[in-house]
Amino acid sequence: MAERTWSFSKAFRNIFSGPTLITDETWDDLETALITADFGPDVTEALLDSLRAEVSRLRVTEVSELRSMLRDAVEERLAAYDPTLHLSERPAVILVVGVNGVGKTTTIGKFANYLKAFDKRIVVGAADTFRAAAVEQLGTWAERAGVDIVKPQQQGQDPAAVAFQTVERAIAEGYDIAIIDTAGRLQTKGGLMDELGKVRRVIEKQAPVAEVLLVLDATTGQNGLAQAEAFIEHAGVTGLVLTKLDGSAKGGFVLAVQEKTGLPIKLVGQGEGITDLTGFTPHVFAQQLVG
Ligand SMILES: Nc1nc2c(ncn2[C@@H]2O[C@H](COP(=O)(O)OP(=O)(O)OP(=O)(O)O)[C@@H](O)[C@H]2O)c(=O)[nH]1
Repeated sequence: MAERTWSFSKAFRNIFSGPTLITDETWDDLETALITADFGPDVTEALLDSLRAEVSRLRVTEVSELRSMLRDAVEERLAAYDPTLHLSERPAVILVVGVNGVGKTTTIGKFANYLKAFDKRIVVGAADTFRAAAVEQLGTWAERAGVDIVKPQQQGQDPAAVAFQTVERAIAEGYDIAIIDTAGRLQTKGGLMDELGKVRRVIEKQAPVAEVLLVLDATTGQNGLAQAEAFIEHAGVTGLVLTKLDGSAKGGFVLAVQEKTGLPIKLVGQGEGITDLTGFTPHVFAQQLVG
């Protein structure tokens, strides 16, 4: 994968390419950069407090040293959550949930393609029957990724029935992984959560749910997180997927989101192409964020 740097790291580049000695201004600029990058007030304060303490304890004077201390601190905090995907069951059933437009369908296409590289046989289920276009879009992605798909038999079919049929087929035909797309929007939040609950219950009649991945659009940062609150409370989420990190000025959200939700980031999307999805590696991310 080509190396990517988020526009946010420019804020840091300015600080780190300025004067070489740490001054009051360095700390002010660092605070502004962290807030601008959407680390959020709590993480920003915690990072600044620990860096100040360490700088004074170790009598650090150079900005370049502060930079590597920041990189290490970010990496350490990112690494506090386990990004491992648990896909050892056969079939491993993955539910993909999230507000509409965040990139669920695109993520499923990329994820199916990514898993195929590990010689997995994959079937996807179009349980977002609320929008006809969503089924078609998933069909296009399944074709691109070269995986099979279970579609509703008619428009508006019960999403739980599609989920059931997907898992039934996965078991009958010996697939390794079933990935199920779900709706992002219903008239009411309660209705959506009831629907997801039902999808889950019918799946569990046949196989356990291995992962419930909540997709979040990184460009919406903390706002997007507020919109996804109901999923976190009611959908039994096991991991996060952050999409649209390419060109996002909100790279700090990567850290804030884990600490706010207590959930690990398991995948990140960095573009609209089929190969633009990767696992989450704290070391690489800290490097990309801080530079
Ligand atoms: N730049 C960029 N765009 C992305 C990424 N992931 C998804 N998108 C784009 O985001 C838009 C929405 O993606 P979808 O996959 O349709 O989102 P969804 O959550 O399935 O939406 P609904 O089906 O309406 O619920 C599309 O235009 C995608 O190309 C990403 O990582 N980077």
